[in-house]
Amino acid sequence: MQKYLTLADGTQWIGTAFGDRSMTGAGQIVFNTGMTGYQETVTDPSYLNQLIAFTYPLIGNYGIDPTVNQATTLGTQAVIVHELADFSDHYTSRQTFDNFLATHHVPGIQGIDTRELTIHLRQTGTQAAILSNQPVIDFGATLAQIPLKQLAAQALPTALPTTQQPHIVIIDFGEKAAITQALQARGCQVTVVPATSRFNLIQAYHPTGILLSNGPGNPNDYQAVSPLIRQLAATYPLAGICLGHQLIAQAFGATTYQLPFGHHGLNHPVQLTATGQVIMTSQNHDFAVDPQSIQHTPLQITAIELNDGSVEGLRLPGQTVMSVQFHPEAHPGPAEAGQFFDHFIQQLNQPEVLANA
Ligand SMILES: NC(=O)CC[C@H](N)C(=O)O
Repeated sequence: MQKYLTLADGTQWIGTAFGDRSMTGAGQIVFNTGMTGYQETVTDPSYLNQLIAFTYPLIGNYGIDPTVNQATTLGTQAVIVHELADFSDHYTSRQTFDNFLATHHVPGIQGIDTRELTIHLRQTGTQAAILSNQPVIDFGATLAQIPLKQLAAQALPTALPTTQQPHIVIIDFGEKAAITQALQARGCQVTVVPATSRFNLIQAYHPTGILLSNGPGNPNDYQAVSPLIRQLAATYPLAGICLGHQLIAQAFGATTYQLPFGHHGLNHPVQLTATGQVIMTSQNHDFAVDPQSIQHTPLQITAIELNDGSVEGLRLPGQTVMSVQFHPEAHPGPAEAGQFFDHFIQQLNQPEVLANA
């Protein structure tokens, strides 16, 4: 069955359907350069309403391991690959990628030169796209007909912490499971609360620290949460990852902008300004904090992306407020940026470090 990928600029690619063959998808098209990790990528809630094109030419070859999903529902609109592996082979695999996408009602297209598509997106910039079963005649009208997805609503947790471990409350804007797991692996108890939670509710969980999660969309759409973030920062050690980082920046007066094309990959070099150390990071974002705007805030830059010089980390001197644009939880990608969690947890336990920060 043929499938049609049409971009807002009128270019069209034709390929073969996989995943949910009858479904259509529409939204912003992004390219992901990861050579592995397709399962973590398509289950990452930050890809809500985006079409993901993988530049790595063979996708699906090690199947689906149910333990590595980053969320239980898939927000991605469509998956675009060059070649879908005909069979998958790995001892942890329980399902093919094709079948997994069909189960979650996500359409796919294969047989696309995704490297040519990526060069095109790099030259023309980020834009909307449609994956359809028929050629698109009227782009705007077809786009309007394809429904947007929503993240599954999170139930409020009822249990309170029962141990002496540090207790981190994660404010959930579309959290990846790997963030909870990274904190638990470092001896923390974790409670995840919806992003709509009020300060009093968060306080009732007696947090040792707060983490603002990753999440989809434009950070400007979340400005209503800025007062809560300032209140949290004044009361608790506060960390932010990706969208959480952008929201901390906004809460303290900085602004964000849309990148010409996003950072979606596993080998983005980032330099930490304090030590000069360069780490390889997993990234998934289309927006970034404007460095000029930071000059007029109390924030300091702690990390820089070495490919394009964009801001990758912030801190608030004198307080434990720290954030990163990249993904220290990895999944997918290299784990060396996990030192961000170590640093945050260390600061929870050493308030005297704070006084000198
Ligand atoms: N992974 C994320 O949290 C992404 C943040 C934001 N949606 C962006 O695209 O920049």
